[in-house]
Amino acid sequence: MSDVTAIYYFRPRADTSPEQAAQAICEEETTGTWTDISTTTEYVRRLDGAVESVEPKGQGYLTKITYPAEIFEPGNVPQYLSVVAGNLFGLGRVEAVRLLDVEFPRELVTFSGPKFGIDGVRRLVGSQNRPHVGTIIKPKVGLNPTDTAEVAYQAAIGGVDLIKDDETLTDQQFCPLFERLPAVMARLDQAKTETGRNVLYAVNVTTRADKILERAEHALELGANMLMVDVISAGFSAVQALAEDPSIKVPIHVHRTMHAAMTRNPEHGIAMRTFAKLVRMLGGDQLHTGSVSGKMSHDAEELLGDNRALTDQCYGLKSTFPVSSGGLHPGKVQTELRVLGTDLILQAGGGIHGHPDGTAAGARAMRQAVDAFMEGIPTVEYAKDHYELDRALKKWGTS
Ligand SMILES: O=C(COP(=O)(O)O)[C@H](O)[C@H](O)COP(=O)(O)O
Ligand SMILES: [Mg+2]
Repeated sequence: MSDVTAIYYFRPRADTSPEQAAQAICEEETTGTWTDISTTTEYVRRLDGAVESVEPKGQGYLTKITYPAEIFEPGNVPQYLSVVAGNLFGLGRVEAVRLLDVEFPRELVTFSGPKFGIDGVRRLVGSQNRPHVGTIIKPKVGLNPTDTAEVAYQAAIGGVDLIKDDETLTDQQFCPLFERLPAVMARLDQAKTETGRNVLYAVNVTTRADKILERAEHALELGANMLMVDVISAGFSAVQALAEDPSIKVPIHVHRTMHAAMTRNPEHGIAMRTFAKLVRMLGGDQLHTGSVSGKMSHDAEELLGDNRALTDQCYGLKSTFPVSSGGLHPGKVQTELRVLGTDLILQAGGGIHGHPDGTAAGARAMRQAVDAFMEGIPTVEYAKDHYELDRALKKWGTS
């Protein structure tokens, strides 16, 4: 079996050389500890890791470490994470350390990946190569099932491809999931009769580990055509449990709320790349990776690489649809598409429901902004004969 390769950025403690610090990481995550031990044996030594390189980068260093594949239990992602992203973050000999990327050999990618992927989701919606437009129902909590369904209907007739619950909406008393879901699906059926378009609704089934499959299956019985899960708060196993169960025959939309506690600090934590690779391996059909111009902070180059991790060749796994979201509105569409390409879901909450003429007009404005890009026309130019887009640009501008 080939090794697992991990790349870290780190800053050593003042009394520690970069080589010693990298070696400390490698030993902690393989066969060593902080001192020599009498219990090690010759046959254990084959499981030692190796520091392949240490080179200066910014205020610190980059190191490439290889871990023997044999120390990983195939298929056990929590265990994979305990090795490549485990105790090392607390080591005193490093002041800061960030896992930038990881490569798993084929033998450890024992997963079937997305059931639908980009092409499968496109087939459900009936799109060719244009970006999809999605919306998050806002306000994120508080609406009752009937009003939630009305907002979904307005977004659907306005032209969105995807409607989703927000990450904090699950099954609270003010909007029980099993009342909200049939109400939304009924209004989406009505929209389909009127427009002929199939719109997906990602209902948030995030809950405790031992209940999530049951909740998802109940949602499918009630007509759900997509499921959503908060992968960091629920855990990677939640995506796997849904994706690998044969009863789950709809795409899975993966939200990454809480990720920034680990991904945001450029010196310490876990970069989004590893999460993106794991979500794809485990079967997420769509994943939030961030936006170029939105309300959350991002490094554009990192983001491009994260999206490539979802779409580049990976042991024959289907691609995961990247989701650009957070503070988007029609005036930002051109920038997002120019940088990130058109295999993208553009998602707007406030940027649709905050339109001066309401949700349906907001959805139309987003679709018009996408059409403008696809036709190679500047947004401001296109707005001259597209009323909803013009109204949106007057409210939010183009940056
Ligand atoms: O509800 C929203 C955005 O709402 P709005 O469009 O009103 O800002 C999402 O939770 C964020 O996009 C998450 O961030 P990320 O996509 O970076 O994970
Ligand atoms: Mg949200």
